[in-house]
Amino acid sequence: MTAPFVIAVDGPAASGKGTLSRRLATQYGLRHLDTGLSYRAVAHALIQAGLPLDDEAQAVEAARKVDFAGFDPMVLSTHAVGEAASQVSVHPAVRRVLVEKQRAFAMQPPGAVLDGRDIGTVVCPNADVKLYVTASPQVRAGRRHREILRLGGQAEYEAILADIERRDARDMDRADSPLRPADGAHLLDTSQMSIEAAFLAACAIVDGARDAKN
Ligand SMILES: Nc1ncnc2c1ncn2[C@@H]1O[C@H](COP(=O)(O)OP(=O)(O)OP(=O)(O)O)[C@@H](O)[C@H]1O
Ligand SMILES: Nc1ccn([C@@H]2O[C@H](COP(=O)(O)O)[C@@H](O)[C@H]2O)c(=O)n1
Repeated sequence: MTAPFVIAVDGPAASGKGTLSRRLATQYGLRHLDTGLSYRAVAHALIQAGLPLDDEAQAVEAARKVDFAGFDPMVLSTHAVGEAASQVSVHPAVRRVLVEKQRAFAMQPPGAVLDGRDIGTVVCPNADVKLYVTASPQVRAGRRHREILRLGGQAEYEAILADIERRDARDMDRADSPLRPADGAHLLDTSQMSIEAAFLAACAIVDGARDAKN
């Protein structure tokens, strides 16, 4: 049996890793997992139950119940849930439970594209391809701002920028599994790149890795 082909995509908030990962999964016939939704699901469960986000024991219980097939992106994709997820994700015991589930997902044939903050460093350190997708905070805030307006919402660019900078700091400075490029990761700074250009650059990297594996 052929070993699963795994693509690990990491990067800060609103860097475009989800957009890129979905396209890569379609292009290469792989499954896709947005691991941020796992942390969002735990945060959402605590909020719904009226529990504090620093209740590690309850967060672990919620993490055990996480079912990737049952995510509702509309409920989980709000700004408030994202902020809460970054607070919940600092708990090492929560991470252990979710990482185990994410790893099992990645290892099912024919493989998968996983995006998040610790995919290349912790979840799948032996991934066939590791990408670190980034862009300046100002560019990311501009993209997120336009996205919210496009979907009919309201938001201030300055507030989004402040949120992105706060989230970057929390994700990069936490003790357990901080966000950083994994060893061997290819850096994709998309500040000056269109979605299509980023996709083509990533495909060139993946094609090289597939040729080397076959
Ligand atoms: N290279 C690009 N050029 C312009 N816009 C982009 C680019 N990549 C992504 N976008 C847009 O930026 C926004 C954020 O992208 P996306 O949701 O993929 O980021 P993300 O890193 O997955 O975010 P999060 O961490 O919040 O899950 C989306 O509106 C997307 O369409
Ligand atoms: N592998 C991951 C994925 C996400 N997180 C945390 O969840 C927050 C929300 O993630 P989004 O990608 O949906 O924005 C994020 O800020 C991280 O704190 C994580 O720790 N590890």
